[in-house]
Amino acid sequence: MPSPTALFSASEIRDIERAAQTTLPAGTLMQRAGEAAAELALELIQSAGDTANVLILAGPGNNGGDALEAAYRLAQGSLEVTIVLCADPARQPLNARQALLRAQSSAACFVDTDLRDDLFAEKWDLVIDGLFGIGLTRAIDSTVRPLVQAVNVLACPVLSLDVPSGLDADTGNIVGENGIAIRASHTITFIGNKPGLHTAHGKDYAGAVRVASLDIDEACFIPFHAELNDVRLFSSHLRLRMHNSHKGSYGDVTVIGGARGMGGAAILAARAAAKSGAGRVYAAFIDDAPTHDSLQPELMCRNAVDHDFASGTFVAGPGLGISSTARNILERALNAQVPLVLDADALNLIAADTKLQTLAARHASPLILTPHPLEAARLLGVSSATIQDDRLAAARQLARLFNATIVLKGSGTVIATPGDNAVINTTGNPALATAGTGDVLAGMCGALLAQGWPEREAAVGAAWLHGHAADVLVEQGIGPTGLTASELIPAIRASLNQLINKNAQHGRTL
Ligand SMILES: NC(=O)C1=CN([C@@H]2O[C@H](COP(=O)(O)OP(=O)(O)OC[C@H]3O[C@@H](n4cnc5c(N)ncnc54)[C@H](O)[C@@H]3O)[C@@H](O)[C@H]2O)[C@@H](O)CC1
Ligand SMILES: [K+]
Repeated sequence: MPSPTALFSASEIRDIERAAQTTLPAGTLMQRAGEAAAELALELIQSAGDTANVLILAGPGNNGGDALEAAYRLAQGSLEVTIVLCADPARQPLNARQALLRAQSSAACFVDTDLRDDLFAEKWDLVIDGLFGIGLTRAIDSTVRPLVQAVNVLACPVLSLDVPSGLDADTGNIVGENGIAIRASHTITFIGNKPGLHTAHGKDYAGAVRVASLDIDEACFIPFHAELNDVRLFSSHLRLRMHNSHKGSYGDVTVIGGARGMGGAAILAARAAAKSGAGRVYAAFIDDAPTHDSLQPELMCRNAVDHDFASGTFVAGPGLGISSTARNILERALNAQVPLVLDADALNLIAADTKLQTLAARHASPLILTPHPLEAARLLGVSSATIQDDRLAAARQLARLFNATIVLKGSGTVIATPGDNAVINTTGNPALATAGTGDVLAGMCGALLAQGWPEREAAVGAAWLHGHAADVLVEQGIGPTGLTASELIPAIRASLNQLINKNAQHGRTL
C-alpha cells in the first residue's frame, strides 16, 4: 500500500489498475470497491438502525458498477436499498453488467429515473453516488442533472464513490462548461488518493475523504508526483532549542513593505516572523516608518532605503505598493544573496518587469513565492481562471520558471518545488479568507528560513501551521466568521511549540 498521503492523477490510477488487473480475476477490483463502500455506508447509517433507507445512484460506467456491487452487499441485510440505474445495460462495461445482475438478484429495489419527484419525497438515511468517477469527460448532461440537483439539497449524508460525480479528480474543478457535481459529505476513493479531492472545489464537494486501496499489490503502484501535506514532511526541522543559544542563533528577518496606507501589512508579517521564532525582526517601510510598533515593541521599524541588504532573510511584498521606490528596493533585495520570500506587490512588480523576473529566476539563495491565484496569473500572463483550472500545473510551472518554491494560496494551497513532489495543504478553513492572513504566512516563511529550514520545508511547514492555527481557533469559536489575521499569530506560535514538543518526545531533540 502506498503512503496514505500519496496523490495520483486519474491516468496514474488507470496505470495502477491495469497492472493490478493482470494478476486478478475479472471484476475483483470492482467487488472490492463495492465491499469497501458498503462497509463505510454501514458506518454512516449506524444511528439509523437496521432498517435504514439507502438510495443508490448507479451511472453507465464502472463507477456505476462499484455502486451496484455496494448495493448487492447492502441489500443482504434488513436495509431498504433502492437503486436508480442511469445506464443502458446493453452498453455497460462487462464488469458493471455482472454487478447489475448481482444487484438484480438481491433484495434491492430498482426504480425508474422518471419517478424523481416521488423518489425525493422519501426520507433517505444515506445516498450513495456512483454516477460517474474518473471516466467523466464532459459536463453532466440534462438527463442526470436534475438528479444531482435533488441530491444536493438533501440533508442526509451523501457518500460518493471514488470521486463526487461531476468533479475532476485531477484538478478539483467541475467537469465541463456549466457542469454540476454532487456535493458529498463523504467520499471513498479507490486505489489511491486524488488531488482534485483536496484543492479548488475539492474540499467543498468531496467532504471527508477515505482511501480504499483495494488490496492492490504494492508492486503495481508507480512513484507518485504529488502528496498531501503532513507534519512528517517537515518534522526533522522541529527541533528543541539548545540551552546555549542566543538571538543570533535564530536568524534575522527583514520585512520590506508598508507603503503609505498599507503599513499594517508589514507589521503583520513582522509580528508573525517574531512569533514564529525569528531571533530579530526588522520592519523596513517604503515610505515613512513609524518609530515603533507599540503592541510589538521588539520589532525594529525603519525606512527601507536605509536598511542593509547584505545579510539576514528578507520578506518583500506585504503592503509594498508598486511605486518606483518600491521597485528599486525590491531590485536591491533580489540582487542580494539572501534567502527571500516574495509576496503581494513584490510579485506584481516582478510580473510587470522583465529585469526583475530575470533577477528572481537567477536568485542563488533560497527563494519562496507566495502568490494567490491572481498574482500567479499575472506572473504567468494568464487569467486567474486559467490558474484555478489546474492549480497543481500552475504551481509547478511557476516553480520551474523561477527555480523557486511556490506557495499557491487558496482552498487546498499547493506548494511546488522544482524536481520534487507537489504538496497540497490539508489544514485551514474559510476563516483564512480575510485580509492580512497572506502577510502572516509570508512572515512565517521568512522566520522558518531564518531558523535554517530549507525552502521547501519552510513553505510546507508554514502552510501547515498557518492552516492548523486557523483550525484550532475555529474549534474555539473564534471564526470562521470574523477571525482576524492578528489573532492567528499567537495561535501559530502555540501550534509551532506544540509540534516541537511533540516531535521532541519522539527523540528528535537536536
Ligand atoms: N480505475 C480503477 O482502478 C477502478 C475503477 N473503478 C471505478 O471505475 C471508475 C471509472 O470507470 P469508467 O472509466 O467506466 O468511467 P465512469 O464510470 O466514471 O464513467 C464513464 C461512463 O460515463 C459515460 N460518460 C462520460 N461522461 C458522460 C456525461 N457527461 N454524461 C453521460 N455519460 C457520460 C462514458 O461514456 C462512460 O460510459 C472509477 O472512477 C471507479 O469508480 C473501480 O471499479 C475499481 C477499479
Ligand atoms: K461518483
